[in-house]
Amino acid sequence: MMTSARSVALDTLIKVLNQNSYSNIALNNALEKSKLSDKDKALTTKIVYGTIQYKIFLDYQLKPLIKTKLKDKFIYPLLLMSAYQYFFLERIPTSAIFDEANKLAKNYSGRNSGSYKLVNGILRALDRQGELLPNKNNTEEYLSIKYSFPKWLVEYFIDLFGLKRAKSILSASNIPAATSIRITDSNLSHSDVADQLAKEKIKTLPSKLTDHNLLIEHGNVAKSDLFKEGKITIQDSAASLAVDAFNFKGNEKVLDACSAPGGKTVQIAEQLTTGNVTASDIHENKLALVKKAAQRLGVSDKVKTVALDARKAQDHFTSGTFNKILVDAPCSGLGLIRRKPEIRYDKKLADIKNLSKIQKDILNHIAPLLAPGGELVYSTCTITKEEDEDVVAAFLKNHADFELVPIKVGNLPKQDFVKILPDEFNSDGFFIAKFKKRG
Ligand SMILES: C[S@@+](CC[C@H](N)C(=O)[O-])C[C@H]1O[C@@H](n2cnc3c(N)ncnc32)[C@H](O)[C@@H]1O
Repeated sequence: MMTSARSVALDTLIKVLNQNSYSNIALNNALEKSKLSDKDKALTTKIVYGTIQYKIFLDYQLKPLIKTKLKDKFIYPLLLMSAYQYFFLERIPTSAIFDEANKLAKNYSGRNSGSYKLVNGILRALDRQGELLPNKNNTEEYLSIKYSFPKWLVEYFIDLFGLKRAKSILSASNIPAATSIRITDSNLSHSDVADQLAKEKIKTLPSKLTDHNLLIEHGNVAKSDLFKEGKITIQDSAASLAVDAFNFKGNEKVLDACSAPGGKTVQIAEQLTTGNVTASDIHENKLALVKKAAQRLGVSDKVKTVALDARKAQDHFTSGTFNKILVDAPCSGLGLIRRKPEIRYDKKLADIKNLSKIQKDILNHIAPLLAPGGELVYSTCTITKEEDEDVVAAFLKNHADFELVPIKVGNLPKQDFVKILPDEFNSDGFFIAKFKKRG
């Protein structure tokens, strides 16, 4: 069978939707194996992520049209991705979308199978039906379908942020994230980097949040000279603020207690002269990524790695060992939906409550390892109260020897803690709080 952008997209979606593979891993594997042009790879990526992102919306459109059991396993993923293109990729003519779907159906089922006719019939009916949405008065249901978020999450956002802000967050979470880079070489200015990348036909925009990040508008930055030389790295602008919250002297002993894949470990190491950073993570296999990041950016001599459950850190280190500790905690990741669309389907309210408990446990066990006068930064890439503000409140309640220290980072005003929602700065949603241990 001829490989095309859409056949690779369909193969990937079959793996993700029918076999529960992770979309980024399944897609990367499929793209690597394919011989598609960069343009076709971009189309495949758009179709795969777009179909997953809008699955609740697309299910709603297809439901009234499917009246028989779909026997062939490829049919539903094919209908979903065709419906995605029909509703969201306005530049592709409907006839082209349907022709391509018919070709794929023939290839996957054989010309004589009823599956081909079924796909053709359902797509024609979809064209006649047009877009369906629930009644607007049924607010949660309407927003759930329109933005393709589970209803409980819509309700949760409305409870937490109010209706207007919830809508804005839902909408922003569906806008694909531009790649963000951070300048790691302090001798390079924003415009130096923008100019050098422009020479390699990579277009950038300044980040509104920090002076050391740029957003990539166009081009593959991972292939640029600056990236290969380790002078820039890929890191979200909001995420980069967690390390900025520390006041480094350069000689500190630092613990990065949840470190993989190492984005913040290397950022810490860049700030150190005679100091060093111990990068730990519960998953030993992920520490290879931390080592690789440190090597690429030339800071390996300042980074030690150790596999460790942060809740057992006291078995490994004596009290007061570290001057600074970062807990970039495991979390529900609801600030990352722009980049990982399926997070919205994977998480349940029970997960949020469970993660909140893990986060509190990690902080409780880590706290004694900080030396008096030392700084502890707690961060998450989520926006739930249970994992952000509630964790901070619980920590302060249980640790009279710690105080919350206001943070002044990036282009933000000084504040008690930083909570960035995904609709503000073209960045991930992110939370940062800083504590000082009384000395
Ligand atoms: C948000 S990620 C960290 C991202 C990383 N700081 C960076 O900037 O690249 C959270 C990490 O915590 C790790 N983790 C989960 N539970 C942990 C635990 N109990 N102790 C230590 N690490 C844990 C996960 O394996 C994951 O790599």
